[in-house]
Amino acid sequence: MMFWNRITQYTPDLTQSHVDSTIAQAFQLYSDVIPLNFKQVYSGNADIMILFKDHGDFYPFDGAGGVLAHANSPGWGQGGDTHFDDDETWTLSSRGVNLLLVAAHEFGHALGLDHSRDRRALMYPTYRLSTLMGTGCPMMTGVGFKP
Ligand SMILES: N[C@](CS(=O)(=O)c1ccc(Oc2ccccc2)cc1)(C(=O)NO)C(F)(F)F
Ligand SMILES: [Zn+2]
Repeated sequence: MMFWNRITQYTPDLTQSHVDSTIAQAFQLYSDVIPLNFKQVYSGNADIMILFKDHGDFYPFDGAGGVLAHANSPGWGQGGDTHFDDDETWTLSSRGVNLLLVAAHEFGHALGLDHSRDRRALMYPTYRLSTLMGTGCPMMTGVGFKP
């Protein structure tokens, strides 16, 4: 099954190429384990519309810190749409807020996953860098980096 995604607004914190590749990597975590494929499109509508914004619409963002991102559950229209709070400093490292980690979490919601109570889980509702280290979170094993 194919899901189309489109990034309509980028963050100034990273190059668009880095955002595109990180978003693709986050989707790959799911396509590696479930029979779904994800393809980025650059115009028109898509199943999962992605953007960075510094204010909310369905749920307002709150400045740096606090809420980092949110995503709609699957469904028609705005279903699956994912927003990242651009008041955060988005990075590919352990500084600021790691985009791969948060994107992987949000796409879990976009695909229908709820939060987990397991602190090691990608779907735990609190940002934890240790998840990126792959310690205890099988889904991130091999993806994370060692400081
Ligand atoms: N906005 C959230 C909390 S949040 O601080 O924005 C957030 C926290 C953690 C997130 O991903 C993540 C989870 C585990 C480890 C590292 C990163 C994503 C978003 C959230 O879980 N959004 O998906 C909530 F819980 F709905 F308030
Ligand atoms: Zn969440």
